[in-house]
Amino acid sequence: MRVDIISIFPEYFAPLDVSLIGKARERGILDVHLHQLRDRAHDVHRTVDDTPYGGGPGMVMKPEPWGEAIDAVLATDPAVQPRIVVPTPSGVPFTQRLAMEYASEPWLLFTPARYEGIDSRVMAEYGSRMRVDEVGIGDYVLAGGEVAVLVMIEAVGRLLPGVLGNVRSAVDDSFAPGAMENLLEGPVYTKPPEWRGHEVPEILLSGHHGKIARWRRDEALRRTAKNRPELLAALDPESLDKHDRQI
Ligand SMILES: N#Cc1c(N)n[nH]c1-c1ccc2c(Cl)cn(Cc3cccnc3)c2c1
Repeated sequence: MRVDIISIFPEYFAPLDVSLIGKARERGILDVHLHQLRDRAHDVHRTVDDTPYGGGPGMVMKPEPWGEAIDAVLATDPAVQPRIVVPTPSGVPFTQRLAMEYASEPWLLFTPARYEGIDSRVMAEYGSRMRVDEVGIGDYVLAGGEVAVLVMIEAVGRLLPGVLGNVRSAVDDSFAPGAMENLLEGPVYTKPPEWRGHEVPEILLSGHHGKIARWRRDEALRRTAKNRPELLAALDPESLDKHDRQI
């Protein structure tokens, strides 16, 4: 998968050099290209923003630098069109399903902006010829789109074949489709069996895989009911067995 990111803060994406995503890049699974938007602003101050038409607070990012920057990315492979992902507080929610959809795309172009956002004519310009998604992460206020792009690249990158050592861990994720879909993960434990007087639940040392699976599902149901009751309410009743309903 190829990923291009246009930003006035390319240094925000240094975390993409480390850990899981960094290794995926080293192994050629992920090909990330960073672009400095200000390189496409040709006045002496490399201006990328201006006051909003119609008045109001803040500044709006000018269309010309974005147009030139996006055109330059598209020109690197004219035969293919990337899916453009525009982080915005007013976007559709980024979900695990959207992450899975993006993981099947050959090329993503992220346009994390600042200020009050990008002049809307930019999305109109490219939206007429390719997929342009306006996407937000969570219901909280950020200062710009860069962190949203980091979140999305990590969520998408870990789904790419060969990135996660253990295929099971992606399938068993919270929110991943499948047996535990939309249940939060339960507690996890490792050695030592006793730590500061706290013991590992006996069942996990029993070697009885059926009972362990049952215990884990019970704990996932309990944690989901406690922390995200709306996820439990949204579950298909058919997916809950008699035992589940007693939890
Ligand atoms: N906040 C949030 C949020 C979220 N939860 N996901 N993505 C974003 C996001 C994405 C892109 C921008 C751009 Cl450009 C500027 N800001 C700051 C901002 C915040 C509130 C209202 N106006 C502008 C962004 C926020």
